[in-house]
Amino acid sequence: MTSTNTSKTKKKIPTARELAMNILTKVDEKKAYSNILLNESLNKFQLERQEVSLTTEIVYGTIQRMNTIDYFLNQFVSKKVNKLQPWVRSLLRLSFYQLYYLDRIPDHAVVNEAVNIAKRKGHRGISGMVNAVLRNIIRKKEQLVLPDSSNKVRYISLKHSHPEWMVKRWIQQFGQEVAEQICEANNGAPHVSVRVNQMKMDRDTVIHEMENEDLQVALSSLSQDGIVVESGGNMAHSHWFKEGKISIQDESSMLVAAILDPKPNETILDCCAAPGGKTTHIAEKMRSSGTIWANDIHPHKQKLIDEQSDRLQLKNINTTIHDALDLNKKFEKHTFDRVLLDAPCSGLGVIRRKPDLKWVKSEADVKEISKIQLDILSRVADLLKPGGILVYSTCTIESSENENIIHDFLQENPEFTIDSSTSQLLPHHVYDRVKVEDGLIQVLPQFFHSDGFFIARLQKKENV
Ligand SMILES: C[S@@+](CC[C@H](N)C(=O)[O-])C[C@H]1O[C@@H](n2cnc3c(N)ncnc32)[C@H](O)[C@@H]1O
Repeated sequence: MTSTNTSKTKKKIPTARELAMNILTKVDEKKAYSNILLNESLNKFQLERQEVSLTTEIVYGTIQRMNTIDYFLNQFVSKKVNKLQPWVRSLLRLSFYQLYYLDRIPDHAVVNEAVNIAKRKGHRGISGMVNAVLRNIIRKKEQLVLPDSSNKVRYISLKHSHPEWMVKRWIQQFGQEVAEQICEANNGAPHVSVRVNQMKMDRDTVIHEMENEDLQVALSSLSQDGIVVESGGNMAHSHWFKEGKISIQDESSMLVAAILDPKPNETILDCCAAPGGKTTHIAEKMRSSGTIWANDIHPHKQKLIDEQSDRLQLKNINTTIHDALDLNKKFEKHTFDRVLLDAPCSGLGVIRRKPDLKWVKSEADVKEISKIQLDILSRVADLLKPGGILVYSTCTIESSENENIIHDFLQENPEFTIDSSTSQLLPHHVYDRVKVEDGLIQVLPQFFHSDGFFIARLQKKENV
């Protein structure tokens, strides 16, 4: 009885490549997010550590290089890649990724595993086709070339695997050289960085403790609260995290609380706050004094903010659930010293962490979200006291969601100006490396290997 059960359970556990194929197929068919599917699948199947890292590498790598992989695959399959059955397409893509981009996996292992999966899932014809295509790729992979650079958009798009519409927009905004640097940086491995809760422990002491436990760490150049963890495992499982001494946060994101620059005992409104990364940073900077109203539109996200606040033992955060467009009704008779609008956005600054965004987002999404951003900004601006500070931030590098929003807003709201002290709030040694134009801050992903971010600090005139 026991052995039957065990063998039944064993049968159900997929191999790393099979799991990767299932995840990639769902991402492809349902436009689902790979990080969520990957976490769910890894929790469900409890694979060995090596298999976990292989699955993760194959899923992210294949998504990251998707259109380059398809460009090459189309030279080997008789049907176009997008005409294949979704699972066959995923299997060929992930096999190509291993053959072309990974050195450490022997070619024969890639082919054998793919053919076995195809046999289990399909009929003889499909496994034969997979076998023939992959063997042909192995024979010819050294001769594969990208199209020449006469068409810059297509060239960058295929060299660094980004959709053409994105490359085109970034060339228009930043010029060709910088656009290519952005695309290249988006394919780099994301940094792990943590923020020290300086209410509990100073940064040097945390660094010292981490080094004593054999972690490789470095001071963040972007934030006085930040540490870059170069190696040392999952920080969410560390004792520093459990004891509320650190939070996991990208370095660029840490800049937002620094630019808001909250003072003790102030009243702050964080309009789009979940999961609470910036709210809790602001609360730490205020040494848990004053009051922060942390709002989000989604009821299920309220507990995420509460959990972080409890873990960090912060006492000054109140959570609310409203559409930010309706916050004027909730706070009818109330104004704030500072308002943060960390706006919902296309997220195109965090492609390194979420490569699916390249294939899921469209130009229409960018256009649509920018309307919402301007509406929310115009509405919540009324909740600021005269003389107060309003910070608008996004994790995108799209000008239509960033500087264009600010320029449109300032035209409609002449009682606001860009605060001239913005650049003084940046750490001095990064001033040259962060793009500050007309007082607006833009961090591109290649500057510090952190997320692409935009931050504007506006001030409401005193006598309005
Ligand atoms: C960029 S995320 C905020 C990240 C957060 N500030 C942090 O640092 O952890 C944007 C948030 O806005 C919320 N949101 C989207 N539309 C909203 C709206 N109309 N009103 C309020 N919140 C909204 C989303 O649920 C999401 O949690």
